[in-house]
Amino acid sequence: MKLWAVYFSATGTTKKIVTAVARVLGERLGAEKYEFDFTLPAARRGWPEFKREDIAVFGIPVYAGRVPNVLLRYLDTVAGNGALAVPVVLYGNRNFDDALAELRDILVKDGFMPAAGAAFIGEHAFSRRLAKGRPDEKDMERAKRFAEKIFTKLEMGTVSGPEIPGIPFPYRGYYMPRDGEGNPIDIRRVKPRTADCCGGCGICVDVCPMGSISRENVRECGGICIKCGACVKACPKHAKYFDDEGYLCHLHQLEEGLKDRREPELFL
Ligand SMILES: Cc1cc2nc3c(=O)[nH]c(=O)nc-3n(C[C@H](O)[C@H](O)[C@H](O)COP(=O)(O)O)c2cc1C
Repeated sequence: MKLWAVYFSATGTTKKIVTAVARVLGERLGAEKYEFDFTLPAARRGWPEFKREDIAVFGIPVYAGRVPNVLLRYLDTVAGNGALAVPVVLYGNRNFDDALAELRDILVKDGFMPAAGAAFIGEHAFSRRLAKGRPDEKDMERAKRFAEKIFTKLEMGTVSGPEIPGIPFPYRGYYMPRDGEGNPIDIRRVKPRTADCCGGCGICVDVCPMGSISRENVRECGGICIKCGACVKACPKHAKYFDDEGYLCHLHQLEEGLKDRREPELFL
C-alpha cells in the first residue's frame, strides 16, 4: 500500500496540511509514503499511477469558493483506479463554499473512493495579515487528529463516503467580490508589478505555477496570472506586488471584514 500526499500549493499552506495528514496516516497504517506536488507546470505533464490498495490525501487551495478553474482540465486526467482519497481544501478564512464538494466530485469521477474530507485555513494568498501564519500549531494538531480519525474509520472496515457540505453540481458560481457600490470587482486580468529593488534572482520565475514570468526579464509576466501569491510571498526583496485598484479594494475588505478566526472542519 502507498500513502500519497498529492497537492497543488502556490504559497505552501496546502502542502503543509496535506503532508502532515499523510505522514501521520502513513505511520499509523505502516504504509510507504509518497509525495506528488503538481504546483509547477512541469509536474502537470502526467500523474503517478494510483492502485486500488493506495490512499491519496489530495489537496488544493480554494479560489473564489471553488476548485481553481485553471486546474480543472488537468484534474480530469488522473486515474484513481479505485484508490481511497481524502480530499482536503485550504482557504483564507473567508469560506470554502463548494470547493470541497467539487473536489470530492472530481475525485469520484476520476475513479477514487472518498474516505473523509476536510477544510483547513491557510494565510490568505493576497495578504500577510489575514489568517497570518496559518496553518499554525493548533491547526497542525487538528491535522494530526484528522489522520487518527481516518485511521480509526479505516480500521472499522467499511468505508462510506463522507457527508461534505456545499451546493451540489453545478455548484454556486465563482465568488465575485464587489465594491462599495455593489459593482463586481474583476481581477482576472491583473498582473503583478515589480519594484526597483528587484535583484533579478529569478525565484519568482521558479515558483510561478503558470510559468508566466519571463526568465530573461523577470518584470515581464507574459502569460496568465492567477493571483496565487507565489511570486509576491517568495521574493526575498519583496519586489513583487499588486497595485490594481480593484485588487486593493478587495484586499482591504478581506483584511477588515474577516478578523474572526475560523476553525478547520473535518468530515468523516
Ligand atoms: C485567486 C484566489 C482566490 C481565493 N479565493 C478564496 C476564497 O474564495 N475563500 C477563501 O477563504 N480564500 C480564498 N483564497 C485564499 C486561499 O484559498 C488561501 O490563501 C490558501 O491557503 C492558499 O493555499 P496555498 O498556500 O496552498 O497556495 C483565494 C486565493 C486566491 C489566490
